[in-house]
Amino acid sequence: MVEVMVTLLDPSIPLPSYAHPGDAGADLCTTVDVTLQPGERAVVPTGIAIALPVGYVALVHPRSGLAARAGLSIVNAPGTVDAGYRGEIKVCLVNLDPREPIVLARGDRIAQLVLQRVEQASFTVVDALPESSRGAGGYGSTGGFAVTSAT
Ligand SMILES: O=c1ccn([C@H]2C[C@H](O)[C@@H](COP(=O)(O)OP(=O)(O)OP(=O)(O)O)O2)c(=O)[nH]1
Ligand SMILES: [Mg+2]
Repeated sequence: MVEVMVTLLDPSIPLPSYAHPGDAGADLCTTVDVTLQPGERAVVPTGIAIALPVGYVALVHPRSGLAARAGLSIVNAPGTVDAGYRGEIKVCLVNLDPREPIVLARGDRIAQLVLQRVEQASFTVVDALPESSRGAGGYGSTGGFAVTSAT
């Protein structure tokens, strides 16, 4: 377990919480009522700010139940909360349903926070990269579908 310091910017909103022991995602709640029309997005506050230990990131993921049932997703999924970020965690929600609005009430669980260890890279310029089996193949190179480049 990693200890993460939290400030409650809205004391009546619960701490991020894991539904079951061993879960990867701790649920985040909205502090506001919000209705998203089809295709509409909104940046929604969660009422918490955190201080992650250096070497960790918190990723803001959609919840699968709301995604499947209502079409609720996150525009920048997964959102990246940097270790040095001390502001309120906000979620950029979007309604992907083509017909129905999504009505969310203050206190509803709208997203989940997944903590991961991360490394920073030191980027080194070289003349040529080491060879590999994949080489430059990507974007469907192993079959399934082909992607034509826009450039
Ligand atoms: O879902 C998210 C994503 C980001 N953030 C906060 C924490 C993160 O550390 C900061 C910056 O996020 P990011 O680097 O993804 O956004 P940016 O557009 O590059 O902003 P910046 O120029 O501030 O880095 O915004 C959130 O609260 N929720
Ligand atoms: Mg950034």
